[in-house]
Amino acid sequence: MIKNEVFSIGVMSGTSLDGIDFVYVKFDENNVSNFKILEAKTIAYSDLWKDKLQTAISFSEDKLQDLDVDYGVLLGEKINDFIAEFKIDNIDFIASHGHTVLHQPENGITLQVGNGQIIANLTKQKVVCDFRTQDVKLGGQGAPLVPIGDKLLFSQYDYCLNLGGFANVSYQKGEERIAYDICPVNIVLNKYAQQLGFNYDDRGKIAASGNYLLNLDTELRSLLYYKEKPPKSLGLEWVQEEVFPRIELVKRKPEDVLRTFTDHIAWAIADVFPENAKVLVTGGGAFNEYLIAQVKNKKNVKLIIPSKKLIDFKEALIFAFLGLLRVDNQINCLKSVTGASKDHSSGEVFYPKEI
Ligand SMILES: Nc1ncnc2c1ncn2[C@@H]1O[C@H](COP(=O)(O)OP(=O)(O)OP(=O)(O)O)[C@@H](O)[C@H]1O
Ligand SMILES: CC(=O)N[C@H]1[C@@H]2OC[C@@H](O2)[C@@H](O)[C@@H]1O[C@H](C)C(=O)O
Repeated sequence: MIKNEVFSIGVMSGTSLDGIDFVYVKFDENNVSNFKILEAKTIAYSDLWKDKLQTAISFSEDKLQDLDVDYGVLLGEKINDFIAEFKIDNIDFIASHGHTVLHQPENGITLQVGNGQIIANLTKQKVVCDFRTQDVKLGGQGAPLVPIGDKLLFSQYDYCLNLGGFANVSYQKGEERIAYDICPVNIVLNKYAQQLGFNYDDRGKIAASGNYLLNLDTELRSLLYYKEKPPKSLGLEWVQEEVFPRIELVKRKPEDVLRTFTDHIAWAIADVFPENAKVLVTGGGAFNEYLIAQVKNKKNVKLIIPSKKLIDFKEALIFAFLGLLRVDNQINCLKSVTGASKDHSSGEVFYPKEI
């Protein structure tokens, strides 16, 4: 059989705005789970860009169009820097998620800025982008898109657990992929770590030093969200309305909140898995040793913490893979997780034009 290698650059900008993730990856088209991340890098945002992307939600239509162009130029230039730094000379296509500035699927709106034509012109490469719009047009949520990557690239695991701002999980139930948000994670932990002067609770050390507050945990466990059936998802608004007020009800020491909320997260996560499940854990929360130990205490599960590269770059890798599926006209959006009217192949393809 002829080995069919495909080389792609995946580009992702997540909600936390810590930077743009770039991966250079090789796929074997005869066996896509046989992939290799060849290079990876995160480029931090300047304060100016962070501010622009954070405030874009209130921009006029004209200003959003300008942002789409300017951010496309930024991505194009940074991709060229990435290519030069690692001397990359074999690229079949670039897959760029862009940055989500508007997401109201119930109103038929989702907008990821970072103009694909501009990226194609600047890099002189084929570019796949705009992965979410078609799904929203088909009545879906336009998210999550990662689960098909979990299914096809990481099928050796029973579950894929991501511990970012929120914990989310995806797994196979018969023919269907199931995916949903479990509970808030770093969106809450970071707030209380920051009250103590830290960006985050490194390895969960502060939590480990705090006291467990039974009343608070009991109150949190009674949140109605935990009783809802998937598909379901969480957002910052929900945390602001339902979680922070419960925590703030009585003045508590940040380290006790960290201890209690970390134990709470462990309870919510452990509840998802059957005994002995093989779980791939990614996202920054995979570095929270206290949290990981608490999950293991509560349930006998095999939590597999992969390399730092995979923890940090799994999403960029999967967007490169979504690009590969799009280029091959294969399904890359699953109705079972987004709620769209059908499975479909999503993403716009741009070719370089002379400018
Ligand atoms: N050493 C560590 N110990 C504990 N927590 C950590 C550590 N390193 C990173 N984190 C946590 O992980 C967070 C970053 O994770 P990640 O990049 O997955 O989040 P994200 O991009 O906001 O996620 P998403 O957009 O998927 O919700 C940090 O804000 C921090 O809370
Ligand atoms: C609209 C949008 O950009 N959603 C992101 C966001 O960041 C995390 C969560 O909310 C997830 O739903 C999604 O990204 C991941 C990569 C996804 O689509 O699977």
